[in-house]
Amino acid sequence: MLSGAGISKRKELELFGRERMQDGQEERRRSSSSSSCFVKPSRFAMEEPTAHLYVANCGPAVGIPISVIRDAFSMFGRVTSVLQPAGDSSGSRVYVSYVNVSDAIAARQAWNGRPCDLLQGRVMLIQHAVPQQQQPPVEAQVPVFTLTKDIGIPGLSLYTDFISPEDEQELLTAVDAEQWTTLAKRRVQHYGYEFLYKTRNVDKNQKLGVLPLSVEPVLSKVALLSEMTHAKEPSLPLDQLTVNEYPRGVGLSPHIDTHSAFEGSIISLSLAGPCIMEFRKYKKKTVTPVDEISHVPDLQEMSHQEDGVNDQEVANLRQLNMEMERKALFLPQRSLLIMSEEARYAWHHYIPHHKLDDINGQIVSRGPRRVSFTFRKVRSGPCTCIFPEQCDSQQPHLSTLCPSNDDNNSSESSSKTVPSLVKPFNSVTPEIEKTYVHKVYDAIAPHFSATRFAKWPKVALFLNSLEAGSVIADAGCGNGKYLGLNPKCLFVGCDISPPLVEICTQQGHEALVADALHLPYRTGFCDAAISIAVLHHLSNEGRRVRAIEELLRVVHKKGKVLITVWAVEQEDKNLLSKWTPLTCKYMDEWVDDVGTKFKRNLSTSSLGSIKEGSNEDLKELTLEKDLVEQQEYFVPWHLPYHRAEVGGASAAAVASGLAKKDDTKRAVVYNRYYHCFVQGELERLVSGVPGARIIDQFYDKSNWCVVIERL
Ligand SMILES: O=C(O)CCC(=O)C(=O)O
Ligand SMILES: [Fe+2]
Ligand SMILES: [Zn+2]
Repeated sequence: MLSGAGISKRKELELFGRERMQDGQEERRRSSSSSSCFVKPSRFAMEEPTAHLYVANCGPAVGIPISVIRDAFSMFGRVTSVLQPAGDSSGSRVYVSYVNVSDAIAARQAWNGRPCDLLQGRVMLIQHAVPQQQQPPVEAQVPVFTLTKDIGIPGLSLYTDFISPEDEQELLTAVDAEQWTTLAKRRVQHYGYEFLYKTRNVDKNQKLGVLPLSVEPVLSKVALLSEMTHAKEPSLPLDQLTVNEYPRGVGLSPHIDTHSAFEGSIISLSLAGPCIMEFRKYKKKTVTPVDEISHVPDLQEMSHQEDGVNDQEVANLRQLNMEMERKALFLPQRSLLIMSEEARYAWHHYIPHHKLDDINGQIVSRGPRRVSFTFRKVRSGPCTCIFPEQCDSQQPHLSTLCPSNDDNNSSESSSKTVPSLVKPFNSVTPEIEKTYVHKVYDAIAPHFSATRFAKWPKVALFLNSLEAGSVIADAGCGNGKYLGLNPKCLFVGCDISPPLVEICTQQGHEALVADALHLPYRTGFCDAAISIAVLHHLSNEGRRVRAIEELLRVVHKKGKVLITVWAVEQEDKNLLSKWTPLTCKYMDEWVDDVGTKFKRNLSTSSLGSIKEGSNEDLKELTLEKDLVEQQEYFVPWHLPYHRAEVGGASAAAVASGLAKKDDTKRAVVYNRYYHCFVQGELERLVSGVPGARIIDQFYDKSNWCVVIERL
């Protein structure tokens, strides 16, 4: 569009760019309390002063009638018109025209970026502009909100076309002019308060400043919407904004925004591209009667055989089938999502890490980028919601847990230059470990033990290097093959699997059932400790670090610890192709790939769907091998039928879907969860643990290994 001043479009854009920068700088100078303040320029902004002002964050939509605006601006001189811009769906911008340029300059100098007492204390962005043509009457421009119906989650609403493409472009231009913080997979910006990924909260004493003026039109529209819908929420004013930039294929792990951190609704505006957002509600687990469980006649009998697997255990196995209600919603570009009440407090929201989305059967490739603006209100007191199970105010221990699986977490909060920040330790064993490590080893223990006798020379070397009389802890001792290896030392073993510990004790070893994250030894009790092939079974970094901390805790000063883990860099490359790659580290994501294991009530919203058990991620992996380095795997364990008959746990395992029968191999196939380490990863984790000094590190037989000394 040509400007009224007769400059070419190109020239106008150039001016626009300069004007924006100048105003941005001016804004920053003025607002010392604000960490950053991007401004929203008018397309008609002029570098040279004119008699016309573009005034953002002011207008009928924010409760200021045109007549009041006219009166207020009249204090600087005669106002000829107050008009609303064409195509402004927000209703929160006006053009004020004076007779004299000097009056416009005075008004701008007085009120740009400052609270204006005559207009309810609003802070406006004011720029000189080209003259405007008369626009349709104000009433015609009151925004129309298009609500998507039938999402089926109480408190969840989606408004499509919430802002215009022009407004979208301006917001994107504004954020792109600001500094991004790079997380592991996406980039973020925080305004108002910084969102701290480690605690999933904000520091209320560290206010960065007010939200940028450029988002005022969005905020105004949200306020108007909330008024029109008589919403109890959102609690206004919204004072925290996180801008997330997701490249293609990147999503967000399931989480509920911390109750104690934010009150009222969570509001998210999708820009630059659409995405699928999935909502998940975990249902209380119910015990299924045993007789409904088994459908495998030839294995069915075994649940009552000699190893004491009883009905209750079978039922427990069944209980692992987490019941989860899922609904998928397609968030179009420029839509506004409002999560209130149950949707906000009780449902997890999740963006799958996919490059392709299945929208009602149609495979849609995601665009190169999605940028979301998530607005929240920082909470002042404790949360008193009616969802205590998810409420960290009402169950304070929840606040110490990281979300089960969140890449939104502190490992991401580190920029690339601070690699040692990790997720907080999660004291609750994730389901993926319970199901795909503990249960599996329990079920395969005798067979596993029978095949695990070869002692690894490097471990033997380490154990034999220790002084006679040393007390050595073997944390995750398995069948106890290293216990007693150095006869001059005293070995104490522990393992999470009772059947494996039983095998150790039957052989006269000292062994206990314990968890690698809570070793059953006094601090400084041991002279040395080993952790052989254990850490790769822990499903997040916080837990892996915690296990290292525990190993160091139990050895005294100068005590040594040997840790070995499976490497991604396997010597036998063919092996990798026999494993099932998990596209995400955590259960909530990988269940998509093995959907049959977890019977869930999946429902489809009017706009989007996810097919149960669809192998989207796997498909994508085949299509797009360059996605990310694959570190999460299911590694199969083939338990021969004749072995599976011993004990009987396999009957229940097959019945519950934990294991599968493979008649061609005449084996029951279990999957074990592995996080394979990349080169340098183990060292990185160790070096983040205080009091640890790496004295040796090496790669051997497809394992990464370190020897650490406690300082
Ligand atoms: O990208 C989005 O729309 C959601 C972001 C989100 O859930 C969050 O930052 O907590
Ligand atoms: Fe969120
Ligand atoms: Zn709550």
